[in-house]
Amino acid sequence: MKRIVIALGGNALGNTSEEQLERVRITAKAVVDIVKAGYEVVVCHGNGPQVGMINLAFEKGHEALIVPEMHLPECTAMSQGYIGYHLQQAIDQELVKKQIQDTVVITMLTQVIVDEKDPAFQNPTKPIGRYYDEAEARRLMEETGQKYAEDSGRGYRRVVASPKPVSIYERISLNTLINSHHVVIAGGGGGIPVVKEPDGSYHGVDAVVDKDLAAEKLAELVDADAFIILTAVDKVSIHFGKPNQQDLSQITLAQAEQYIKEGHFAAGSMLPKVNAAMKFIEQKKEGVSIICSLEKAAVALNGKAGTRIISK
Ligand SMILES: Nc1ncnc2c1ncn2[C@@H]1O[C@H](COP(=O)(O)OP(=O)(O)O)[C@@H](O)[C@H]1O
Ligand SMILES: NC(=O)OP(=O)(O)O
Repeated sequence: MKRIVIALGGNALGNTSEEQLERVRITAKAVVDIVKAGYEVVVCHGNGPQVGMINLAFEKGHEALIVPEMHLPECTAMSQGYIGYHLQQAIDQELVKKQIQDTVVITMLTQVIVDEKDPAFQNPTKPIGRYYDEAEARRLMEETGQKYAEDSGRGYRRVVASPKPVSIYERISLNTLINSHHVVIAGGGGGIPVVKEPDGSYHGVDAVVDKDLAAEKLAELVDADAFIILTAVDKVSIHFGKPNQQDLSQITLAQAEQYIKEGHFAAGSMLPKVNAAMKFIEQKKEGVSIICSLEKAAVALNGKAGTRIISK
């Protein structure tokens, strides 16, 4: 059986609990279509809006002296439960509807191991939470000492440290579950970032890991045959959003490097996806690495949609 890791972008989840319940039904269809196509599936979802929302809710509650402070690793852990619960139910319902038996969906609380010396800790770049206008962002920066930055032309968001994933603590358990044909939701929100102590134990650190990079790390660790990043656009483009936009069906690693140098992929949005898709192919040359829209996932696996990243 072939094995795939699916990275789910923000449009797979929506922003509120109600929106999320609505969106995960559509997401579940895409996931189960891939199960039906004969793949063992690992799903890795984002949490940018959700982890920011949870963190902000606790911050406001703490200011009002009604709840304790809640740090980012705990907020990511909560987001894994909140999103995993909705996704797990929706995928299960879709499996029942499509009469796929003996497949259990499970959400695995996942810790991603990062390097405490990662320079990303000194340079916050990961956007989380809601969008603000520039004036609001400036006021919040002064009032809270938090960092805010423009996010790919969509407004200002809080930015936090985003170290690179080095490994996944639960990698062996994860493989056991996939081997027994579970659909596993893992690495949610990029995983809960942890660092190793000298005594061999782990503790959480204040950061949010990029889910596309964490999903790629998962794909390596479960020896996936395919890695697919589902987002809001059908294909990766050059000259994105300009009159001469050109959608790409296939790019080699060398072409991707060149397009990155030419600045075609926005730093907070498409660039980490292209980097993750490239990294997968660099370590598994005969693997399949695709970026496409949620709706076209199954078709893209048949080579009829999306952008495929190939070694050469
Ligand atoms: N070169 C590009 N080609 C296609 N989309 C791009 C490009 N540069 C930026 N984008 C934008 O990046 C978005 C995907 O990033 P983002 O919304 O952050 O991802 P996610 O789906 O993980 O939330 C696309 O929907 C598109 O608006
Ligand atoms: N953790 C993470 O990368 O989330 P988003 O994809 O929602 O930004």
